[in-house]
Amino acid sequence: MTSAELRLDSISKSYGDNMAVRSISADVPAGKVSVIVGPSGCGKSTLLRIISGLDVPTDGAVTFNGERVDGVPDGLAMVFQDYSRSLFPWMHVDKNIAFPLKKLPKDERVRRVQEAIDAVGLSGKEKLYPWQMSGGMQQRVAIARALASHPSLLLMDEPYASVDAQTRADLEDLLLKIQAELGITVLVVTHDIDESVYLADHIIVLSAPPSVVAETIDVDLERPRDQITTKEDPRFTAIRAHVTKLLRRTDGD
Ligand SMILES: Nc1ncnc2c1ncn2[C@@H]1O[C@H](COP(=O)(O)OP(=O)(O)OP(=O)(O)O)[C@@H](O)[C@H]1O
Repeated sequence: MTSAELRLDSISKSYGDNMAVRSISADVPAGKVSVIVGPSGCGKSTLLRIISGLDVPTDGAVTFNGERVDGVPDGLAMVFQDYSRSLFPWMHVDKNIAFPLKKLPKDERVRRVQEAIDAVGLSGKEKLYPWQMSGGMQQRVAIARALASHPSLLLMDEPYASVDAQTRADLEDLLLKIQAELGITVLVVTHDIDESVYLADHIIVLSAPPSVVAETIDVDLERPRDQITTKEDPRFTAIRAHVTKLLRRTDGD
């Protein structure tokens, strides 16, 4: 898998009189984990829809590997918060993962499905239905499906908001492990400040709407990260406090 660079250039988006985001410029560097964090309603999902070519900006442009995005670009995969709506309940795990790969020859399809299942730690679960699995396992299936398409950019919209705290920590570590192994570019949207600092190489903090980039923060914590030692690191707590203050300020508190 290759990685891709993404660039947002002065993106604005209005819905009628409601300006959701205003002149957002940001770089999402290749082979890194970038995280967008911001208060509720600040336009995080709107931005992801624009990046993925599912919506168009009112102003500005998105470029993906130097090419302007004007439809769903090749090489992009997306994982949503609500795994129960993104998986097909009547298909086994392996069929769910294979679904977007229909155009590939069967051998290649089987190989990619197995590789993705192994990457997310679901070997042996191929013939389960999603509804026979826990929420965390279902989200692993959704991640495997995204990986099986060999994306150069993985977009994740609040991917762990629907699972319990321990599963969330496990899935955060799974994402970091996969990203380190494959070197893909990852862009995660979250409203969870701890998660943003833990995952990110850099954080794009958005303000309240009409949202602008309040600050971009480089996170220079070593990898591999660890749920205990990384979160005890004074640099982690300092960045977390800084992001918290920025979000309070942008909330008007
Ligand atoms: N399709 C749409 N039509 C009209 N307004 C919309 C549409 N999508 C989003 N909006 C508006 O744009 C603003 C940003 O919404 P968006 O869902 O992108 O924010 P968000 O940061 O992802 O929110 P949350 O964290 O609560 O999920 C909100 O005011 C929302 O009402």
